[in-house]
Amino acid sequence: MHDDATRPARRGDEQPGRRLWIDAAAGVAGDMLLGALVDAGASLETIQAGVDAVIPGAVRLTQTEVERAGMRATKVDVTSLVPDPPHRHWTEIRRLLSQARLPGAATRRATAVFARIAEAEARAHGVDVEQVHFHEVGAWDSIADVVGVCVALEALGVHTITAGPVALGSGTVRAAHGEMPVPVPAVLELARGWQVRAGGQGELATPTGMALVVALAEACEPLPDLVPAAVGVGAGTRDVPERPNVVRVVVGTQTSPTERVVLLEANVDDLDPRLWPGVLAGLMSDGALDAWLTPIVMKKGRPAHTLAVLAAPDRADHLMARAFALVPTLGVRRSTLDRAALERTWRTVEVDGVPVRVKIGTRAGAIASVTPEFDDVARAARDLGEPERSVLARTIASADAAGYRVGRALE
Ligand SMILES: O=C([S-])c1cc(C(=O)S)c[n+]([C@@H]2O[C@H](COP(=O)(O)O)[C@@H](O)[C@H]2O)c1
Ligand code: NI
Repeated sequence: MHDDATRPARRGDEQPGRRLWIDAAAGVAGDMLLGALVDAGASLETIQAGVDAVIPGAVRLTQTEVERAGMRATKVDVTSLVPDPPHRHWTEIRRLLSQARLPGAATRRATAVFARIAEAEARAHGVDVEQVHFHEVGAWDSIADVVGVCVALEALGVHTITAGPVALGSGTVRAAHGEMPVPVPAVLELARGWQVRAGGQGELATPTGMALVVALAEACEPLPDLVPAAVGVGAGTRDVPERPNVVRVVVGTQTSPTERVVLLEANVDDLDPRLWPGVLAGLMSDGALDAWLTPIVMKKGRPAHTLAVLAAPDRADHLMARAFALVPTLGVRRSTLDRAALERTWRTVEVDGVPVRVKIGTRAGAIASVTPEFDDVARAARDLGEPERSVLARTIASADAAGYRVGRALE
């Protein structure tokens, strides 16, 4: 059960940093995203130092300004300085990353990207993930792209990442595996659960580019509300006249400190009503941030309920599966929302010597709400032999006397 009193700090509880939104509507590759982040202001020198920490002396990064279908963009090129083996094991890349000292979240993020590629490769080729070896995806330039992007995110102070739908392309491509259909198998595996755009000429999304998007971005969404601070345009290798072959990024600050949450909803008219309390309790114990019912009237005048479940993005898939298991529904709607949440802390006050916890919500250090924990109030009422109503009022008075009052600073 998720107990707010003991809940660990989540990402949304921290001070908001800068947000990054990735526009991959024309496709995405590792070097394109790296170019876009350099164009947005990340220093190539800092990125080179990060890459050197993982693969010392293996590559040199250079940046040039280019045009793609009339649009200015930054192209980052990775030149290998030493020979590359024909393939490299995922376990070796994991070791290289774990031994390097990269800033902030860069090691965690880069490892997550390669872990996603490894899972996709394992599924595409039907091998165990620990046995996966990469061909082009494990080459120096892909390692440089992934590490470079993750170091650039640190340099830009990026905290939260989201991205739009990804264009995949069509046709065929020749790689170490031979001639493959586009989207290539690894890209399609990586694209599971992400919104994609079919069509377009050639290979518009590569495995490295797709993995960077799905592993680093919390959600697929249109450009979110933010105050843009920097915009970056990163060029792909080809220049085709009808479509700028670029990835764009927008770096900005959020207008209010919010966290990303997923809302799952289903209309249900045929569940035995005695089962609903168990359904809500089951979803909460499986990690829902909240779960509730709204009475509705459905088609044909049928009384029914909308089941709503609020979930952290990384729990949403699991909770959707639980919702399908717990209620007889043919579909669950899913949407992504921004939630502004007060910072929460707990204090204990006493009512006639009986402890009662009080949940205190603060905004910018000032108390914005003071709420007695009702389970504690009910227990204290039983212990004291008093009505809950009076214990509730006395708890609020005790909290007030202790200085827990709306508008005051929390000490
Ligand atoms: O390197 C590997 S294992 C690899 C797997 C696949 C599959 O879809 S399976 C595809 N490719 C092709 O290699 C090039 C380079 O990809 P980057 O992500 O490194 O830019 C690209 O054409 C892929 O389709 C490689
Ligand atoms: Ni492959």
